[in-house]
Amino acid sequence: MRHRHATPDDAPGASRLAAFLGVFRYSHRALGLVWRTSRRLTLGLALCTLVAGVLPAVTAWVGQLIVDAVVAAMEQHRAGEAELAVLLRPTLDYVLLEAGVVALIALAQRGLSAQQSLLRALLGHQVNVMILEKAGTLTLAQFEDSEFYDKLTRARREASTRPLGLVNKTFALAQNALSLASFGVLLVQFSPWALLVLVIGALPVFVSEARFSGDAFRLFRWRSPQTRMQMYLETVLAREDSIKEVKLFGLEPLLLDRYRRIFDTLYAEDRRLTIRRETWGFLFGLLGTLALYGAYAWVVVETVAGALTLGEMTMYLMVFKQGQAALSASLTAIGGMYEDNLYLSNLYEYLEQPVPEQTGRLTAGARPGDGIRFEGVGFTYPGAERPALTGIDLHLAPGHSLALVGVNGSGKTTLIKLLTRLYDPSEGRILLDGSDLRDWDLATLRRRIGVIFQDFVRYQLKVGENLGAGDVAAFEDEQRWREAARRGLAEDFIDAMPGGYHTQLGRWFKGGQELSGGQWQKVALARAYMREEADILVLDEPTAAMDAAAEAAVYADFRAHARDKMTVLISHRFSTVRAADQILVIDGGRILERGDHASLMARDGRYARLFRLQAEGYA
Ligand SMILES: Nc1ncnc2c1ncn2[C@@H]1O[C@H](COP(=O)(O)OP(=O)(O)OP(=O)(O)O)[C@@H](O)[C@H]1O
Repeated sequence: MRHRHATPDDAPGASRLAAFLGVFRYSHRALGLVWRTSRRLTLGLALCTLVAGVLPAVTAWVGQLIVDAVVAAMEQHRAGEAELAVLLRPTLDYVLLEAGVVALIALAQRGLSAQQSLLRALLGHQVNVMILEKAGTLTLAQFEDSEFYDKLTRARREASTRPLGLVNKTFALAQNALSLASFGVLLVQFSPWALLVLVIGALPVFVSEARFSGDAFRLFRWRSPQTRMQMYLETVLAREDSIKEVKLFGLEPLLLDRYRRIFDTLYAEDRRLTIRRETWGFLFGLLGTLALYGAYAWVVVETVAGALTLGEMTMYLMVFKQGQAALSASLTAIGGMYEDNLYLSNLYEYLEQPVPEQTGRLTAGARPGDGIRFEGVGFTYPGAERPALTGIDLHLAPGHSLALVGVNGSGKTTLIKLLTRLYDPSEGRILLDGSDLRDWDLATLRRRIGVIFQDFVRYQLKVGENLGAGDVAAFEDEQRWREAARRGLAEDFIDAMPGGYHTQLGRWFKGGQELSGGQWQKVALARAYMREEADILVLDEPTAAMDAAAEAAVYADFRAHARDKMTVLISHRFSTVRAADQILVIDGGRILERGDHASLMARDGRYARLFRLQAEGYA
């Protein structure tokens, strides 16, 4: 259950306090965040906090005035000094004053809760936007790193509510501290010792609160892989894209059982912690109560002995009661702040995740027209033992086509990921127009590449927007949608849809239409054609789900339009591959054979064997 964060438990002796205070380091950042979210609301909160903090002491003080005035009036009335109505006047004025003060407190408290709920909405949104903006700057490798993914999940799950929680508690603490200070002013007149007794009585609860909050946090961090598995199982069991298979294979009971078992483990830990936390909280709380009633008895004794007036006694008793309540509220707030800070450390850990700096600025290469070159390129996935690619050399000039063939897992898609700079090579270099990809401005580079991956995204948006996604500048350009759809062979079925290009796709939203696998592929192909500026077209098995006629048409069009472009094609269908100028047979991350169809057939190696195998299959 260890983790990298300094907590009170990790620190040796003297630095324990420093470590403990260290966990409050995010408080000012949370405050800054709230302040930037809405200055007006933050100021409003501060004002209401001030009013709600000071006024309780005023009510206690007015309470004293009332009782003393009543006692005085009773004595005067008994002595027949004045009319009852006249005698009652000051008392009733005080009662009126008290009512006014109480009304003001109620107003301040309403103001607090109203402003808090507005801030909660604004802040939740703000933090989510920050999380998503950051996600946009991260690399693919970071997303594929499970530990990093945990950070993201934790940040999203908890942290959007925590900053306001922290600020609310900070304000609650300030409010209660103000009340306490004002009670203190009243109480010190009775005895400074009384004040001390109350504070000492409440300290143990605080210490145990802080301790258990730390435990809860460690538990939360430690179990995040399990929580992630739970979330994943929820998705598999309740999402339309997986439910088909889950049903047919009858996986529900098995997955649900796994889901339950994770819950049971987590629940058992929670239960243990909750019981310990509440038991110790109760025991230490008793100490505080004892201190309060000790002081209570003391005040009663002093009153009977004649050292205090009845009014003063009423006031002190109220001060004790409210003071104790304010004290334990402050302590709970501090305990909660400790917890919120720990959770917030998650958020900032995620937000501060270093992003590799993009230093490339080139918008044109050193040798324009040279095309793509791989020089001794090797690549190993982070954490993988064996390289996915080794010693790849190739040259693809404008106007030429390259096809990659190889068994599953041989490294074809990886090569595309390197070409599109989703990853950088671990060895060697990749040049475009004579300049290293790493020196290119990333946006310029990406504009030059149109790519469809095997696992292209099926956006649950309008069908037109699904095409527009290929070129953000033309995201809503209906004319361009139509052109791209024509080239991707998607035109016919889109025209036949009820809302044409404005038909909603997918099942997530009302009225959404589902497409067939091949239709989706045509949409993805059309999306790649949206990239007008692209002179490098990469198709990773783009037609696997299409019927034979569609596939033939796609390639005829593709060849016609790609005359001056560089094209890279991955396919397991040799009938498609054979037309490429250059064919690379990849095996275990290395180039096994290369050449055009005729030379590879003449060589009579792996390519020729596989080609004949497929040809026999069709015969
Ligand atoms: N994100 C990743 N992290 C770690 N290893 C990966 C990752 N993606 C792929 N690999 C591994 O790298 C190797 C090459 O995978 P790649 O996806 O490039 O194969 P492919 O030739 O495109 O296969 P297919 O024909 O099945 O699409 C495989 O052994 C695979 O397990």
